[in-house]
Amino acid sequence: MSVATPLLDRHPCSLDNSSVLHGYLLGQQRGLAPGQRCLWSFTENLGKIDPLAVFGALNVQDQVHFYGENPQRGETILAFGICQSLRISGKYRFRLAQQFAEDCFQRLVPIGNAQGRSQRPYIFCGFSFFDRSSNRNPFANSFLFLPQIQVVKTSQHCLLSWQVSLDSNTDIIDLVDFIGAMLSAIRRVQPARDNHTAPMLARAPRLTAIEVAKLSTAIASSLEEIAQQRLSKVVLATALDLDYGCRFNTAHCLQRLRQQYGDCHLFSWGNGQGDCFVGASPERLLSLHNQQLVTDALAGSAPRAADVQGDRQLGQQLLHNPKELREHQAVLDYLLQRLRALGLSPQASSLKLLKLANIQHLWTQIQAPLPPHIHPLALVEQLHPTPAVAGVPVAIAEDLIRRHETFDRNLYAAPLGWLDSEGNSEFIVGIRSALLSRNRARLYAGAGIVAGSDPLKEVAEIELKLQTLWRSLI
Ligand SMILES: C=C(O[C@H]1C=CC=C(C(=O)O)[C@@H]1O)C(=O)O
Repeated sequence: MSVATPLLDRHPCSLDNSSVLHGYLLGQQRGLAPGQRCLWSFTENLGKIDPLAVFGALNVQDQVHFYGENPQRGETILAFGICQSLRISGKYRFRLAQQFAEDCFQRLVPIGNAQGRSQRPYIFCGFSFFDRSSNRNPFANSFLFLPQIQVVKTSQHCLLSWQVSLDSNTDIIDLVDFIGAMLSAIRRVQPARDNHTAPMLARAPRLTAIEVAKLSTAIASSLEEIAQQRLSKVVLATALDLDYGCRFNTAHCLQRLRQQYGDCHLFSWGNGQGDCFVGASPERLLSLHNQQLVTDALAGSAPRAADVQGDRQLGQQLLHNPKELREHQAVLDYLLQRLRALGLSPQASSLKLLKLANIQHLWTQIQAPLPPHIHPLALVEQLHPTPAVAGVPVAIAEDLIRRHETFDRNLYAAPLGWLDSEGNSEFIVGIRSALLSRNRARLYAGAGIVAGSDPLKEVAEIELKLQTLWRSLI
């Protein structure tokens, strides 16, 4: 898939030079027909700035934002402010989202900086787990935005892109002043300090006896349905609400997640009203670069041990445990089948262990070349929700989830990510996550239930997964 990008306007127009920028935008505005709106994307080099330090210094947590760290690609992304956005729900949400993205990319004119660099702007997407859910949720069912400001840091550089939407009514003086002030604030940002280490809650949170009883009942009833062969797998989750006694600082949370789970995909998704959905997800729904697709089958879990030998033993037991292997195989089979249904030829790597700070998983990586006519969002639609977070068959598992879970998943286990105009895309699955609202945190975790699952062990696994976030929150 490649969307036709308008001819690159090679005019290097520095955002730092207000009078040149003002003259340039004014000239462009004069050329607009009445009612016409144009989109430009300007690129600037930021040198060695850490996007997380920008997040903290500019208090991005209260704005609509996406923050993501990708350990495989060594890439950190911060995007905030809205240039264009779309809010949708229902079963056609992925197709409507695709139209929105194509329309934005078609209209967007990229303008490089003085060094001839231009950073492609991304469209950021947050799709809730279910295609319809209550309006009371803090996050829209499906929300896409082309950010006003995007900062992308790789090992080579840190580039900022500023998206400007212009019509004949835009006040260019105000706009240029705002850009100048923001840019100098960003350039002044100092590196973040890494000393936010003290958790306020001394003891790990536990589920209450009532919550454990509810979860055990749901697991037992799922096992009955599995025994009756209505389904072969379901992933049941719980939400744990905690009051931390003071307002969260999302940048500090991300800082600690970075220290503890640097090998995971860190993320924060903000709704602009003070709610942030944050996490350290080990699971990639898709990574798509230069028409090469990578996706992860990740399911089957065991704790880590403090000593090397004990840990290796737990890993070996996990690799040979028939119940854990069944859980994993359900995800692998589903992903391969869904990709083949799109006409792809996926290749699965050998089964491996993915060892994270507090837990280890069974992991198989799947790769496939992707023909250009398949849009990244068509892939998201095809793959979500995988049996790592829903079950097999999907519709029956979803029905069971709705009947047994007492909270709305909203963004938990949902696809979050971005796409660009060249068909590149990254989506993670929003697990090992928490919803932060003022001083309250809702932590989420789930576990796959298959024939042979032991309700007590599944509850213990969920409690272990809940630990991922609570330590990093304050
Ligand atoms: C649903 C979650 O994890 C999934 C991903 C990896 C391993 C899983 C498992 O072993 O059950 C789950 O399928 C969660 O962390 O909330």
